[in-house]
Amino acid sequence: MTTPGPDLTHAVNLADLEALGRAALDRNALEYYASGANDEHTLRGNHAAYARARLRPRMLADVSGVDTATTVLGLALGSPIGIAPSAFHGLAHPDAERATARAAHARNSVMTLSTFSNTPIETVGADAQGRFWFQLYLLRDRDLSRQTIEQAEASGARALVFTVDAPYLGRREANERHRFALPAHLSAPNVASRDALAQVETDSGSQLANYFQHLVDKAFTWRDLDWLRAQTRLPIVLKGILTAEDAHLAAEHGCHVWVSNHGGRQLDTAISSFEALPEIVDAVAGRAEIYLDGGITRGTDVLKAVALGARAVFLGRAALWGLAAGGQAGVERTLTLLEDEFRLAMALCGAARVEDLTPALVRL
Ligand SMILES: Cc1cc2nc3c(=O)[nH]c(=O)nc-3n(C[C@H](O)[C@H](O)[C@H](O)COP(=O)(O)O)c2cc1C
Ligand SMILES: O=C(O)C(=O)c1ccccc1
Repeated sequence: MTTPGPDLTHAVNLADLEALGRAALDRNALEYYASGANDEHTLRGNHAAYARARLRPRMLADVSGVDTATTVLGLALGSPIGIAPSAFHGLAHPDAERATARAAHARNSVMTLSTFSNTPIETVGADAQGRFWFQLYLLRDRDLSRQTIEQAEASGARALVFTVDAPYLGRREANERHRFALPAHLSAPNVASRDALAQVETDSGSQLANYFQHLVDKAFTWRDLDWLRAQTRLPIVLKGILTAEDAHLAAEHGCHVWVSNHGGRQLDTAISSFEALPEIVDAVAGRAEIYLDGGITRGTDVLKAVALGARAVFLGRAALWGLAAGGQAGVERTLTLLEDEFRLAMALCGAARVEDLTPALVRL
């Protein structure tokens, strides 16, 4: 582990790291990271759901040794905490995705690399040393998507995470108001040249929303999953599932399920991911692994999600705040603090192993 700077060691929780991260960002980047769609009901709902759910801890369970280890798709993790895909880590830190990847590797975690990274896949793959999944936005240019999938495989990705909740970007109104734009020194090497980006209309609203709309495929359906299946031997995870109906379809199509509302950035007033989890666990009925993201900032959040059937949880903004606060060391600090909180929460719930976390621990 890299040695955290003085500010980072003074951060005793993820809220402290968030404050440090926010302070390091300009308005353009901060509004991009922090925003949710429209009135941000879902953004707040993701957090509120954890505060409402209460624990039913068990006593006298011998917690002299607590083991937080688990696996995702056969990959051993130090704890059930991974990093969700987010675009443009170069907005947070000059080391961009390389810092995040090195932190995931150093902490025995797993990073999900966004299609819209500022760093080429092969560079991130080398830094992550196998501790990465690749997140796919399917482009209208299917050939380019096919090449990207091949590159991800060749770079050591262990899964393909296909994001299904964003045929269009939700309206993050601060980004519209202040015309969010990717700074000139950053590019998105997996999707298009800077030239293509420059051609996208920027006179009105968020450059990002226009750019995204121009690139991604909006016509994809369940039937087209066979096409995706034929492109890769990697496990496929569908990210953005919020209902039992879609979870059932995902499992029928041989996919794993990532419960998410995109951090409240897509459909405002969509159900919180944590509230959606129980019906999804029922519908999947053990046929696939289930992951969850959205609003995770405390060890007890991790514990509740895992107790109710998530194999692992993933950090979106929390990882970005750490990255902005201190690059690789900042992301490591985020992961370490949360893992330590999770371990203590397990002990105080009378759970010595992750398998001991069961739904009986949670009163919804
Ligand atoms: C700044 C930002 C960029 C994101 N970019 C992507 C992306 O490129 N692909 C994707 O599937 N999800 C993306 N997401 C959604 C995250 O993967 C994740 O679902 C969400 O952030 C989880 O909520 P949290 O931020 O409360 O942890 C992004 C989220 C944020 C905050
Ligand atoms: O901002 C996002 O939530 C997101 O998913 C995204 C990714 C790439 C480009 C634009 C938006």
